[in-house]
Amino acid sequence: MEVVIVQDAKAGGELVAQGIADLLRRRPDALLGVATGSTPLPVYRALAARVRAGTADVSRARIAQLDEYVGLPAGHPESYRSVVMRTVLKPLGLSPESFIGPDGSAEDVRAACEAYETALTAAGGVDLQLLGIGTDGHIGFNEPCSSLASRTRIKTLTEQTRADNARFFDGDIEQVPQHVITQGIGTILEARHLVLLATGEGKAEAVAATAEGPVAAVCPASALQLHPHATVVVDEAAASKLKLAGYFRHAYAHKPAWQDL
Ligand SMILES: N[C@@H]1[C@@H](O)[C@H](O)[C@@H](COP(=O)(O)O)O[C@@H]1O
Repeated sequence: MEVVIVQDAKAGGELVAQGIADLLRRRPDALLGVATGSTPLPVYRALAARVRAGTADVSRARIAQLDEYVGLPAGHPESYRSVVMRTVLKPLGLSPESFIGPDGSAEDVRAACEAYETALTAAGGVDLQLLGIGTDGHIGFNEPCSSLASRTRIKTLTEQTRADNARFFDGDIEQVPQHVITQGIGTILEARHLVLLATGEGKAEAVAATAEGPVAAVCPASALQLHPHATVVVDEAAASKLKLAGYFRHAYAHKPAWQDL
């Protein structure tokens, strides 16, 4: 696992956007796995700025969603599908045809999960999966003690996650669905490159457990240690509990020029 410590959220957004732009130069129709939440927004902004400046070409990129609330009516502004349309596809000028995601409004949730696994495989698998992290160490919506081998399935949110996400629902936890569909940890680990972005002091403990703790289902993000190409990009605040911060800085400062993100 490579841990890159950047100054702030904006610098993290620039770094990851550049990594995506470089990937798209090598593979123009790459399947990009995107995450929701506030953390990845600087990435999408920085990538859109590159598109406007003509330094990134996303025209053939394809977008895959990570997770979704169950039971919100189709088109609900806080459904993750709507959020991805609003924050990723629209600013990048991509059409809905370039998008795949689980159907959180399906009557048969189990069938929707299976259909999404099939769609991911049919699309050739995710080339780069961008991840945020929950304060409890969750990735996607894989809450603590999710199986490290799990596939796309329904999960029940912890009260902590519902409280964290209430800000998107008028601050009202009751409006935050109890259930979600999420790519499983086993599904996520199949992406060719994982990039986890974490910013702010509130994530410092989860980041330390992810990078320096044992691989344990109680911290789902620690599963990244099992992946041959995982990059964790953290700002100074999120890095504040890393014991090996000095080594991570040293390694990044001496990173060979030929090595990509
Ligand atoms: N399912 C999403 C995660 O994919 C995201 O990483 C997390 C953190 O969100 P934020 O980046 O807003 O802290 O929120 C939600 O739970």
